[in-house]
Amino acid sequence: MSRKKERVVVGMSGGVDSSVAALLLKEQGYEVIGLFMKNWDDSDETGHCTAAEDFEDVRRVASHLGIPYYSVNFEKEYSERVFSHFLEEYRRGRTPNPDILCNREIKFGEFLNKALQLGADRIATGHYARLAEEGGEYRLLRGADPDKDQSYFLYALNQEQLSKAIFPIGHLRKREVREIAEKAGLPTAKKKDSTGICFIGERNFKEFLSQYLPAQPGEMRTLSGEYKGRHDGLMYYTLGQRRGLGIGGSGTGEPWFVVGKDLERNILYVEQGRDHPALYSDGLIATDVHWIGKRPPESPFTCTAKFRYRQKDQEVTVFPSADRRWLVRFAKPQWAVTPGQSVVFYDGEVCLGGGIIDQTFKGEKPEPAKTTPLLQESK
Ligand SMILES: Nc1ncnc2c1ncn2[C@@H]1O[C@H](COP(=O)(O)OP(=O)(O)OP(=O)(O)O)[C@@H](O)[C@H]1O
Repeated sequence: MSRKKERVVVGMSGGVDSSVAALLLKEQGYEVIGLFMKNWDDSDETGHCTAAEDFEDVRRVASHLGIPYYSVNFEKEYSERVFSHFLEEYRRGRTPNPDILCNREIKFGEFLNKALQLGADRIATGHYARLAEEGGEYRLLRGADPDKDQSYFLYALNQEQLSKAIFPIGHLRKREVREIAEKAGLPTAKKKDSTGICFIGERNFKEFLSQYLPAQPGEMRTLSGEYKGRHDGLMYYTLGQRRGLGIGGSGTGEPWFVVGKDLERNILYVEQGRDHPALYSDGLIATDVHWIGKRPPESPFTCTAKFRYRQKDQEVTVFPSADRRWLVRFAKPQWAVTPGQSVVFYDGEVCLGGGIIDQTFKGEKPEPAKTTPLLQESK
């Protein structure tokens, strides 16, 4: 008696990674269905629309593989559950990471539900990450390609979501993925990787943000109060930013960097030199912390962490706190750890979970009485 094939709905973006994910699943004997999501209306004045081109690539790949394919529209859900939060964070002067929320709410939320409605047993994506299961507990592992590992963006997924996920290319390197695509003659084999804001794409960031949030220009000052010029609106700047400040040459001659923001007084703080002490912190407070395992790790504990996607792991010690704010102390001072970004924890290959960086501090722990612009309590 033949076993009923497991039905897998693959998130197909029209890119090479998800094309190869679909191909590999088909070769492994799954019943594969392609599903394309449209989460943003990106048509311009001329009617040009990248999403339409991407969907055309999905059609070509699905036809090549002989699998059915559909399209689904989550523009409303994306706007309400991801984009509104993204704007709110910028409004608070922080630098959010929409991909993380998009994975939890859309790709492994709305998309997963839709796939289950289509009778899927599981969903698959072309993420560079791996999964392991032991005794009914799922673990998220880094992708095998250290340059492409995307576990950082997936730390907010829970056991239920991981139990329904397959990452068919997580054990491969990008180079191998392209080779497989070329050998199989996939029309997307040479397509370049997508860039820009999650689902919104490559934009002139200032122009884009100013359509949604009113910009409030203000003063740029050094931490000691020296006036250095005007800024275009705090939301346009992020900690450690060097470009676009429009000041140079003066003082030591070294370049200027954003070292803090005072939201109440609308001041952007700048200092000279990449290694200025104001850019370094000794620890952070994380909120919205999520642990992937069934039980949160016993703390305090030592592990490694990344404070931004493109960063080597750093050693940290994690302390719980009663009000669900976790204190993370760095083994050595860290450069430009930025509120709104995520801190993601690892034990070797295993992604333990992560949280949102709410504030950073110098010394042993935050000292509320002695706040500096970098240490501002969020509202
Ligand atoms: N518009 C979309 N519709 C369906 N699934 C999507 C879409 N965009 C992304 N995904 C899924 O999420 C995965 C990771 O998205 P990301 O944007 O990081 O992809 P990528 O590295 O550009 O991959 P790809 O080469 O497949 O586009 C994709 O491989 C795909 O499975």
